[in-house]
Amino acid sequence: MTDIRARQRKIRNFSIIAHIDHGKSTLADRILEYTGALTTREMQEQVLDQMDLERERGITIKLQAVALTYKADDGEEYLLNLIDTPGHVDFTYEVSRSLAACEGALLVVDAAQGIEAQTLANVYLALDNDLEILPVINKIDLPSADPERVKQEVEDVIGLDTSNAVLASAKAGIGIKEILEQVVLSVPAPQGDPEQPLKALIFDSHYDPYKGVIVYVRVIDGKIKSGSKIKMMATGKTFEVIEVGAFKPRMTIVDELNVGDVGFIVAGIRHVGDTQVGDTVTDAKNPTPEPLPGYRKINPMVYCGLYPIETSDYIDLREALEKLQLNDASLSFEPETSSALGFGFRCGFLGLLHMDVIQERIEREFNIPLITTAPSVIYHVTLTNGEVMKIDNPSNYPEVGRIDFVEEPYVKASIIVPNDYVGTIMELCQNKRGEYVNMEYLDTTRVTITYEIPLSEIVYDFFDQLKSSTKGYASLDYELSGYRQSNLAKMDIVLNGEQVDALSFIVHRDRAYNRGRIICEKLRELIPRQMFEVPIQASVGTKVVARETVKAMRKNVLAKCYGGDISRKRKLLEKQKEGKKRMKQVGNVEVPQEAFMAVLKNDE
Ligand SMILES: Nc1nc2c(ncn2[C@@H]2O[C@H](COP(=O)(O)OP(=O)(O)OP(=O)(O)O)[C@@H](O)[C@H]2O)c(=O)[nH]1
Repeated sequence: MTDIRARQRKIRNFSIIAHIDHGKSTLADRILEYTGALTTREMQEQVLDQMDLERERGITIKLQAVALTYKADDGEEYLLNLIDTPGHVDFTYEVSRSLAACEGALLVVDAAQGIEAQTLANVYLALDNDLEILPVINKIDLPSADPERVKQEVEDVIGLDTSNAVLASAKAGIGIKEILEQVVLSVPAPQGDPEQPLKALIFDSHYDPYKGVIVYVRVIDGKIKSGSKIKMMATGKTFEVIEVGAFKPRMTIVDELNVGDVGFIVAGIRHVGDTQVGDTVTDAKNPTPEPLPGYRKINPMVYCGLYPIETSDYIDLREALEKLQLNDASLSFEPETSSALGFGFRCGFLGLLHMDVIQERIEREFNIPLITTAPSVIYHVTLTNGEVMKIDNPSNYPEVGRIDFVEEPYVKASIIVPNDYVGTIMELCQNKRGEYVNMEYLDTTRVTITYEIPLSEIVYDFFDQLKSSTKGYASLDYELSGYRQSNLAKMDIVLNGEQVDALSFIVHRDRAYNRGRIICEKLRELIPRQMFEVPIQASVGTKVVARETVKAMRKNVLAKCYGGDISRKRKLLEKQKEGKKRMKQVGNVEVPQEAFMAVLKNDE
């Protein structure tokens, strides 16, 4: 026991939190390199971001853990468990998951940009979890860096003492040793009791086709080893442990996991539903009396329909979604049918980026070409008979005569921006039906502006507009603030006399006319000419608010080849086929994927 206690005193569990692009992944790489977890040659760029897609987009989505050994200046060897966190606003939930497994967090702030919206959001999460926060001012190598100003900002705005803040450059490898020394000195060792019954927090899991569900845990009390009988407290399921291991950074089998350890368990778990992230693992024979508090259940914010372009891909699409869900509990899906698109799935996501990532993974990893419909939020529709319907698909919107009132979700959006852009931001928020809450000065040059805005407006193109109207200087964070009554209506689109359910969307009545006009114009541009004229109409109820026409095609593409050159003909046909991949036959009109997203582009 004394060995275990001595070992426990030398464990440090920490995360890195930062606003997107402030250098979190680069710093993690440097730390891995410095502690020799990977040699430079072995080291792929940014190992913690394992998925290709993450690497391409340069963002972190899935959290990962890594166990490092570090010999500190005091001559002792420490075990540092670094748990990675995602940086994008869509994934705040996953940040809080990883933080619950830690005692400390490095707060990385860009020395040129200073505090941004997610810096604050992440600090609040870390404080909620009682973590020791160590500020790191990164990118001091940049000519525009002003570390002293940023330190002052961290003191003034967050109230953290920055006298020990490390000035670092993850890129140039400056300050890495100082950071590790700070972790050893300031992050508390895990507190648990090795003699108590096993109590471990599940902070993530993934599915392995051979081993079943692999559960990532942080041991709070007791220990776990192969042969142990364990029980998942929320589901009541019991299993026999086959293997336990650590992330070094490759998954490596170890004899046992003790208090404070971060590692994984293999226990022949076949069903992902048997292990919930946030659940407590305990000893089946000698269970702990109280489970850990766990996590707040996350609900998707944005829904869209995913339809295979080839009807025969439907079963494969379901399997792909099931597999993705194993690693991503925040993804939800259920079958739906559309008269325009056939059989598909209604899927729920944390936000637009999450939606994009899932869609791309299905197309890339599972090779299933998709049509996605425009994202929608959940509307609460109270009927005249008092019944409340939750509508995540505009095509299920009840008839106007049955509706008493409709409510839509609002978010509290905090935008950090240089003073010069205050007017621009206010105009943008007002355009998006936002209601001003307040404005606070961060320092003499920047402000935080808070607005209540309908989530549906944020989901559309708010973020892009925010970035483009402020030359990229604005940063945004938001959280759901509740439902409010709104004057909303369903807009239907009729193509060639046929209503296309997958193109319907919910709109504020004051904007119906404008939106209808814009979407009809967009559709006219996007829908290719057919052999016949295609009228496009937008209507609210029985009232047509806008109309356009796609003119009939004049000549066959092949006519250009004069019947002669076969290879050229084939090339042309192939080109057409390429284009067709993303087309869906709706009635007798070919509609491209972009048309289903046209509603997102509303440059009013
Ligand atoms: N000049 C300079 N650039 C840096 C430094 N650290 C990181 N960068 C660059 O900043 C960009 C963002 O760095 P990342 O490490 O990917 O940022 P991140 O915070 O992990 O971003 P997410 O993973 O999306 O949350 C990259 O282009 C890095 O090369 C630094 O110390 N100096």
